[in-house]
Amino acid sequence: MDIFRRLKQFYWPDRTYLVGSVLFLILASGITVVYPVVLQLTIDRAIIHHQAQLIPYLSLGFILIMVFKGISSYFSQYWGDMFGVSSVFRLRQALYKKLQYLPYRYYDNAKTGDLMSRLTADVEGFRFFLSAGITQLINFVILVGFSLVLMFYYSWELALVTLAMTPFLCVSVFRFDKQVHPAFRKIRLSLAGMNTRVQENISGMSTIKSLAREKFEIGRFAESNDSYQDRNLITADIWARYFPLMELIGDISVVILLALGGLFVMSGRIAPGELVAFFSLVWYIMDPLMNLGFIINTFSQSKASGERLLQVLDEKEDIQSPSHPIQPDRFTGDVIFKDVSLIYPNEKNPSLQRISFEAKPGSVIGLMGATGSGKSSITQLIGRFYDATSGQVLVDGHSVKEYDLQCLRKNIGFVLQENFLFSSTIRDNIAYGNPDASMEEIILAAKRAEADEFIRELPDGYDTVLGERGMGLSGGQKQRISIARALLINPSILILDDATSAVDMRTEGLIQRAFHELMKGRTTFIIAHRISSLQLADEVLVLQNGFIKERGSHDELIRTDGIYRKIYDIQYKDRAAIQKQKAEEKERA
Ligand SMILES: Nc1ncnc2c1ncn2[C@@H]1O[C@H](COP(=O)(O)OP(=O)(O)OP(=O)(O)O)[C@@H](O)[C@H]1O
Repeated sequence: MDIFRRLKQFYWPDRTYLVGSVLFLILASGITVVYPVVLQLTIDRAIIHHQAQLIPYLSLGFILIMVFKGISSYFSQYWGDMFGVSSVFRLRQALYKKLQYLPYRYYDNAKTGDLMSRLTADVEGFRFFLSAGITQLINFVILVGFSLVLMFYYSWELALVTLAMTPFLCVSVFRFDKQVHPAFRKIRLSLAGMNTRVQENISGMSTIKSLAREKFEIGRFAESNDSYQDRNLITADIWARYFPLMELIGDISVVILLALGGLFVMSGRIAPGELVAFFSLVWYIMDPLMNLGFIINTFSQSKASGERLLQVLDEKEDIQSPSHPIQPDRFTGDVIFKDVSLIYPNEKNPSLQRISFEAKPGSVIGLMGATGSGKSSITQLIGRFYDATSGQVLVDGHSVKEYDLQCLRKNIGFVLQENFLFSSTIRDNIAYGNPDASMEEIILAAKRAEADEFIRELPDGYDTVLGERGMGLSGGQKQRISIARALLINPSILILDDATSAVDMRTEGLIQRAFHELMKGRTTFIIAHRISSLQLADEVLVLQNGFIKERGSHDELIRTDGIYRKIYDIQYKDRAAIQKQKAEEKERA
């Protein structure tokens, strides 16, 4: 019950619907129990005593009662659904909001398919219990309660015999629940695993195709599919075993009652109509008891789903704005790292160690180093995607932890190697960080980012709808759209992942021009592998295993005999060799 108590904030505001639904349910169940009474009166008063004139009245009364029952059932069902639907609307919104504010740390390990299945299948599992399960449970109590009262009224001996049979049924029902709950939990896990597989498959389709791993992927999916099938079959087996058993217990009690009830009628202790009514009432107890398995089933499913939803909702949002944040309109862009070290959550080794530097407003800092040396980690700390383990990261003289998080991040522009483009129009993608931008501003940003020309050549220009992950555009084109996007938010601090190695010379030139346009008047951090991108940097930090190994301007670093100089030699030797080769080819031609 703890799960339901903890999720109360989502369904409690809609309790009026539940109350309405339950009131009409009481009415509908009450009317259901009147049916055997009408039957008894028809047999004992009208049929046995040959009072045919009573039959039309009894029939009319019966029809009226049933119409009334129909109306009550309608409201009970509709309001029950309203209760479930509006509760999970709130729940879904809360989950989605939570996903937006969960820290990067969470997404390092989260699986998209699993999250998707929590937001859809698990929310639906929870809704089903709210919409139908609760009312069915109440229906059970009411129907069994009303029926027992009437049974005792007709014959307390037969009522006691009926009651004596129920423990057998209850034991089976509870044993059923014990087995079915873990089975449902496994089904949910299996479904989430299968969703993850499908999602990863679609996202990684280009890698799969380029490595010709389709068959392997089909095999892997078959494993997930198999496991999902097996778990469903195990659950079906539990159902199939328990339900006939429960029905058998019901049938045995009916046979015993028939024998005993028959004797009672023959001895005149009860009227024949009362026995007939009694038999209808027995099923009003047996049916709900058997149905209890189904109710417990929906309850178990929703409990398993609720657990998985709470796992997301309970996740700590450890990177948040402080209670009294600083919210400047604009930063000047002074960035200082003071003795900063970083150990990522769940990691043992530090990724950054004792990093100190200052980036003056408008300056350019180059970050260089082997893969995994800590370049991106530095930029992650400026935007507070992670918090430093020790030391301080200051922007305009204040720790990044003192700023309103949104304000801080809005003042930092990121142009990364892999920029995500949404499956909407190019115009919307450029204006994503500044949705109020006018069309003129969007076009101007695109022009400055060297993107306007190719956008106009697309079939619908700025209204061209991009596929998922920006499909249909080249890497260089995607990057220029991201540059236009960054230009439009007009950030004070810029982080550029200089990934121009994969593009041709003309595109590289265009991107470099766009970068220079973007960098004007902003403090810029360039992550670069090529010396050519760092020549203009005021200071280059050369990282190795999380430490700053070398630092200085391009000219200073070239003069020292270190890593930078070695990379310079390699890159420029290659370039010199290529230039020499080209010159020779030209001469020969
Ligand atoms: N989210 C994370 N969780 C745990 N460890 C991480 C995370 N991000 C990076 N690391 C680790 O921190 C170290 C530095 O990584 P970082 O991404 O900063 O390097 P990098 O120099 O930018 O590399 P690259 O050039 O390949 O992008 C690496 O050992 C990496 O495995």
